[in-house]
Parts: sequence; structure tokens; C-alpha cells
Amino acid sequence: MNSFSYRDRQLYAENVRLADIAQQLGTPCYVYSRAALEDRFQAFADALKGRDHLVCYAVKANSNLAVLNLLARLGSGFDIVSGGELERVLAAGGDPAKVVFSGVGKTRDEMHRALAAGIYCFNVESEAELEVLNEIAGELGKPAPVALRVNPDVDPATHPYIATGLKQSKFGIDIAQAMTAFERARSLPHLRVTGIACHIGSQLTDLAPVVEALDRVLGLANTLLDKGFTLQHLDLGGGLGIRYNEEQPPSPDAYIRAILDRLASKGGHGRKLRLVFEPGRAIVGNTGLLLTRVLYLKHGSEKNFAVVDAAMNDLLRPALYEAWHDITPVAVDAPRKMLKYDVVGPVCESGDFLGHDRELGIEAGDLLAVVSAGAYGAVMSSNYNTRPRAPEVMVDGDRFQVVRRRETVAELFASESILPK
Ligand SMILES: Cc1ncc(COP(=O)(O)O)c(C=O)c1O
Ligand SMILES: N[C@@H](CCCC[NH3+])C(=O)O
Repeated sequence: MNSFSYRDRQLYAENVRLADIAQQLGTPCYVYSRAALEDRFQAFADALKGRDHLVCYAVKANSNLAVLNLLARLGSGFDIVSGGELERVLAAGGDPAKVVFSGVGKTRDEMHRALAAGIYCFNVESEAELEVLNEIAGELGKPAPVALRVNPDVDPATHPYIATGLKQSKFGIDIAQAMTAFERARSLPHLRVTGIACHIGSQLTDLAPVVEALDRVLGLANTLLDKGFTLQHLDLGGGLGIRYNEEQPPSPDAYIRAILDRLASKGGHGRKLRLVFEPGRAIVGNTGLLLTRVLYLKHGSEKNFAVVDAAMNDLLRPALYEAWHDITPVAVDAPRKMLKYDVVGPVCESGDFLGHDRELGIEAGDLLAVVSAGAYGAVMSSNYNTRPRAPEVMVDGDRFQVVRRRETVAELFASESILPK
């Protein structure tokens, strides 16, 4: 479900015409829907009602302060992967006591700041990291809560660049070595082992790998509980997919239900653990789109090109993963001739495309929406080709607010310097 709809041949975000946003702010421009965002978070919260749980929204998916602030107001926790993300969460009014800190390469400074801020848990990904965290906690005189992120070696059936739970991946502690790491963690004086975590990958559309990972991690959790580890929570990470094209991912409700059912039938003592989830894409993915305008149509002997003003620097997913995003005209007054186009940007790379072979009836000057761009869109944008980053807008009912203004070109090189004569 999202809050973008067609009425009178216009595409609306809630009750605002996208054409009006483009008119006022120019393009390219990211547009988010508050109603859709709140609805997606609530889907997780509702599915977990009555169960001790914490939904820690994965900040990396979309870290705009307005997005974080709306989620914080709904009671969301946050999954962070850097000190920068922690500062964003705090600036947006997030509760540090609901923050989990993931990532294979936390620095000493980042650990220090997170521990001082009082985060809920460090999801530790190696024995070496345990030793450093123990030192920092000793220096601060404050025990560090840790979960070990185990790598359950499950194939998540997703794009190889976003699979994280296979043995050959850099993420997590090999499940075969996890017991030793847990024993080590327990022996370190400044650490408190409070949980066990896993995350097998992103854009998961099939429940079988999720349940398989759950079984493996639960098996380990039960052994740990039998050995007297005082685990309090089980963090199953994020990864639930969304519909971009033909995919049919389970709803948050079906996903959570599958996990709760499995816990009830096979959970052992593990069934009593508090459940933590780290969804990113499933919350924001379909709550945002990228508006872009057609600059030129170009008809080659083999291909037709629609050159638009958004590019791979604005939305990297097609170039990086050959990801498919629906591209749809926004305000079309007169019927247009339908043709197959490659929708491409102005960046000097052949990989700079937003979509290949799209059947579109368009003319120069038309506005297009690249949909399902709320997750891993603006956050992965860059200034390549010295292109200012696009503004971001939050639609709230019949109003909209700029939640990040367009960068100016001068800002892009303001921090650079040239050598003296
Ligand atoms: C540890 C961790 N948690 C949560 C997420 C969020 O993933 P998604 O946006 O697929 O829900 C990721 C990214 O895949 C991750 O690496
Ligand atoms: N950036 C990826 C998802 C990465 C998940 C991060 N752990 C995407 O756009 O699909």
C-alpha cells in the first residue's frame, strides 16, 4: 500500500499534485508520503502487538531527519551502522535506548560515542571487535550490552550484492565459530551478553530462507540458554522485500506471523526472548518516488532514448544492481505516441540509466515519476559529475514540506582548496 494515486489523469501524493511539487521545486526531486510511511511502520507494530518486541528501523535505507523523526514519534527504534547515523537519530529525537549498532567495522570513536549515549545493543560481528569494545567499556567505566551477529549460512535468494548471510560473506560470525565467540564475550569483564542477532540479506521475497535462518539461530540460542547465558533478545535483522515489478513479497503481517508461528512450534526456551527487527526497505521503499523531467527525446537507429534530468548519481540502484523501478508519466494532458525508450540520465557513463526498454508515451518537458524510490534512493546519491543532490519533500495530507533543500553547486566545492603558487 502506498499513498500515491492517479486521479483525473494526474498522479497525486495523498492530496498534492506531483506536478505542483515539480513546478515549485524543480526536478529531480524526491517525494515521500507521511501517511504511507506511518502506515508501513504501523504494519510491523500491529503484527507484533502483544509480543515483547522492538522495531529498529534500518536508518541506512533513508536517513532523512524528517523520516527518522516521524518514526521516532511512532515509537520506533533504530538500526545504525555508523557514528554518523547515530548523530542523525539523536538529532531527529530518537531514543538511544532503542538503538542497535550493526556493522563489521565500528571504530573506537564510534563505539565510545554509542556507549556513552546509552544504546540498547552493539551487534558485534567478530571476536576482534569484542576485544576492542571491552577496552572502550573499561575506559568509560560502563558495561557494553552486546549481541553477537551470527552468519547462519543461508542463501537468501536475492541479488548477490545484497546477500549477507552466506559463509563467504563478510558479515556476522560464522555460526560454527559462534559458541567460542559467545564464551569469549562472557569472559570479558566489561561486556554484558544480552542477545543474539542475524541478518541474511535484503529484498527477500521468500519466507523459506527466513525460517531456515531462524531455526539455525534459535538452535544456537537454546544451547546458549542451557549453558546459562542470560540472553534477553533475538534480533532477526531486516531484509523483507517490497514490490518493484512482479515480485510478490509477503506482507509484514505474513512475515511476522511466519516467524511467530515457528517460534511457538519450535522455539524451545528461545520463544520467550524479546524480538528485535531491523526493517528498512519494507518501511520506506514504497513511500517515496523520484520526480524527473524529460530533457530530450533521441531516436537512434536501434534505440530510442528519453534523456531525463535525473541520473545514476540521484538513483544508483539501476546502475548498481540492474534494479527495476517503474517509470510512469505524471501529468499527461494529451495522448502521446507510445514508443519503447531507454530512460537515461545526463551522467557520462553508459551505466547511467533509470530503465531500459520502457513503453512510454512522452514528449520533451514531460514529468516522470520513478517509483519505489523511498529506500536506498537519496541516501545512495552522490555528487558525481558535480551534480547537486536533489531536494527531498515530505507530503503531509494536502501540504508538502521541503525536508532537504537542493544543494547549490558552490556548496559542492566549498570545502576544497587549491595549492599556493
Ligand atoms: C544488519 C542490517 N540490518 C538491517 C538491514 C536493512 O535491510 P532492509 O532494508 O532490506 O530491510 C540491513 C541491510 O540489508 C542490514 O545489513
Ligand atoms: N542498497 C541496497 C540494499 C543494501 C542493504 C544494506 N544491508 C539496495 O538498494 O537494494
